[in-house]
Amino acid sequence: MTTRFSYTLSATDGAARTGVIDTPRGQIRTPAFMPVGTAATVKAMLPESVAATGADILLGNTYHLMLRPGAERVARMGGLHRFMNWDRPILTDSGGFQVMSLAGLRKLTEDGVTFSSHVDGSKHFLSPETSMQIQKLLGSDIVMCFDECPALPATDEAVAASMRLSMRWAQRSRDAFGDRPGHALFGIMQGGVTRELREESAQALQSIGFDGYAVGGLAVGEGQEAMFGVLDYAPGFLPVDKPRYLMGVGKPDDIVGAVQRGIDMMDCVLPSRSGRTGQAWTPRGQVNIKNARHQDDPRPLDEDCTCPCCRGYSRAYLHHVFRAREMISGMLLTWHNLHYYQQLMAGLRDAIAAGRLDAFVADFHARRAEGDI
Ligand SMILES: CNc1nc2cc3nc(NC)[nH]c3cc2c(=O)[nH]1
Ligand SMILES: [Zn+2]
Repeated sequence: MTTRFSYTLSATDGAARTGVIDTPRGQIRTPAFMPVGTAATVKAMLPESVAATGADILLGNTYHLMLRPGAERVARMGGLHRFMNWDRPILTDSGGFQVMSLAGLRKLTEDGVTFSSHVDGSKHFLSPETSMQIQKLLGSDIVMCFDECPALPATDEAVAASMRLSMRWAQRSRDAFGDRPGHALFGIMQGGVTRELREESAQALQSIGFDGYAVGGLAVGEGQEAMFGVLDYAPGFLPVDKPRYLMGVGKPDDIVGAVQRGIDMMDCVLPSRSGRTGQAWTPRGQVNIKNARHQDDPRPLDEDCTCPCCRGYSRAYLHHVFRAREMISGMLLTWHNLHYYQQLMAGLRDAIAAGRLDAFVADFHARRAEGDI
């Protein structure tokens, strides 16, 4: 067991990397996918089920937890790990992104963001300092800088100004974080889709110094082509010996493309959220279980899948319980989707370690039919 946070790069294949992040709460095998546990729960999953899918780390949302049940209450209950019965690593975001997308009535100044809760309308203030304090109360292992993710479309000037604000906030986050052995602080690169701004942001972050670096400001509607265009160069601006985290990504093919371009960590609500809306992800493409053509199909979602959903239930059953709005529907599809995502990550890690990523990616794309399967 280690008391420190450290990243060990074990193999590369082109720009792709595989390695291990060691933390006091256990190892994170990279490339890693982090299920999203927004309000101290990965929706429709028990923590032990999330662990059974192969997840080494999950994500918690500062915005949601500060509003309900409150970071102080979580701290009084022993911290987020104890509170939600997850003893492996947790990464918490810093709240800013969700303020912009969820809260009402916001005021953004150099100092921070004032907003009203979407839960009860109460007033709150987030800044680098308060975000660091909240994430410390939650007790997460990996803390994210407080940043601003500009909404698209945005002018180059607006993106530049926003990025430079985020860099000043990164310095304040670093100063407020202090010295917390065994805990990591990740910086977040901004700069939109402009190479020079991305490079400026990467240099600013490195001059401050972080335990890992996120690529922010993507997966905000720019589309896969534009996102990959940034990922063709942005990870290369970051240190080789630190983890790179792409925030909010994504669909399976987004993940494969991001890993090919040097990304080590990702998070996305897609596998869990789409599981609740009847959408299953498989190596051959997507199954929309509400489609009537599944109602007499005795086959599992995926014949080759070893998850409890595919081992125990037919598409006919899954169609029925989805239509009947039974809770087991979201449970089974979420479990399957998270299992599939972790299988994909394991396949990527093994392929990179064996120097056969190109063959893996070719097979990944060759097996996927278009549309509902
Ligand atoms: C916590 N800071 C922070 N979170 C983010 C979360 C995201 N989630 C997406 N797509 C779902 N894009 C994101 C960008 C950022 C970003 O630029 N900054
Ligand atoms: Zn399955």
